[in-house]
Amino acid sequence: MKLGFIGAGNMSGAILDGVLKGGLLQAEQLWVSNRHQDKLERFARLGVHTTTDNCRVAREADLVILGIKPQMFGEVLPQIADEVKGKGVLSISPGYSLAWLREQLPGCHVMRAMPNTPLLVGKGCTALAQKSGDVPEDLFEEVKAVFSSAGEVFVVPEDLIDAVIAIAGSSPAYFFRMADAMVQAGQALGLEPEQALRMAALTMEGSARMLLESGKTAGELARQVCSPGGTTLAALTAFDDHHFEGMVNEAMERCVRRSQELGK
Ligand SMILES: NC(=O)C1=CN([C@@H]2O[C@H](COP(=O)(O)OP(=O)(O)OC[C@H]3O[C@@H](n4cnc5c(N)ncnc54)[C@H](OP(=O)(O)O)[C@@H]3O)[C@@H](O)[C@H]2O)C=CC1
Ligand SMILES: O=C(O)[C@@H]1CCC=N1
Repeated sequence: MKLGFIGAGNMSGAILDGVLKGGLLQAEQLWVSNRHQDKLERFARLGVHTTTDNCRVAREADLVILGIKPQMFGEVLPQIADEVKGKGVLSISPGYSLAWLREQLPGCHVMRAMPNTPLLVGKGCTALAQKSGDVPEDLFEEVKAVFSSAGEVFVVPEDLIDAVIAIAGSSPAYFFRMADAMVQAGQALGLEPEQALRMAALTMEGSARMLLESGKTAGELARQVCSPGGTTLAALTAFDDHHFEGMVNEAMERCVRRSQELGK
């Protein structure tokens, strides 16, 4: 298989690194285009084919991943529409539906996925919208393999992709904000910033492992940390006073709304 990326940004880089590190494809099977040359340099150093011509990628690749922002779809899809006929095209963008993408790219096999940046460290979480009629099974399996090379893949009905963005696509930013706030507070309490960052990150990693491996719910695990009259309960009173669950719920609702707006 030859895999192409249009747009040499964060997500293309994360997916491509995963595919290379996971040994799924070799550099000579990969093509990347970007409108500005400078972004291509890091890819060229890996031995990947690079070009500023999106049509070249569309012509060379069997499967093309659209690694551009949703605002660029209107410009890029008409450019590549003829070249991708009969091939696979994967959108990783919020908003645009499979039905809309099929209208823009007639005769090609359109798919949708929602990955996240932890792909960069082989710990990605990617949702792939269920295969729709005209997509060959082997092509769909190839897309699954691309994302499985750097994490876990969930196949979901397309109408759940917005929910996935709220819980996995965008959520690395929620955790990074939480870590940043903890590091700042840790510093104010006298810890060295590097030490505070490492402590917060290790605790996040360990807590995530417990959630995945203990068989216990998040609520149960939180209760295990709380001693009666102790420090954790004192800390969590601030979560309650500031409506923590309400804030998270509202953040996820806003995320879904924005995805819906981007598709209009
Ligand atoms: N970042 C994330 O965590 C996630 C992002 N996504 C989705 O992935 C997609 C890419 O996002 P992300 O990687 O973050 O974005 P980036 O801004 O990092 O990358 C987009 C790239 O597209 C290039 N580009 C813009 N216009 C063109 C064009 N006309 N032709 C060729 N290249 C072009 C830009 O080049 P230049 O800078 O030179 O203009 C840039 O390198 C988006 O649809 C986003 O919604 C999905 C899940 C998670
Ligand atoms: O913020 C965004 O729109 C993209 C989609 C999911 C993560 N980043």
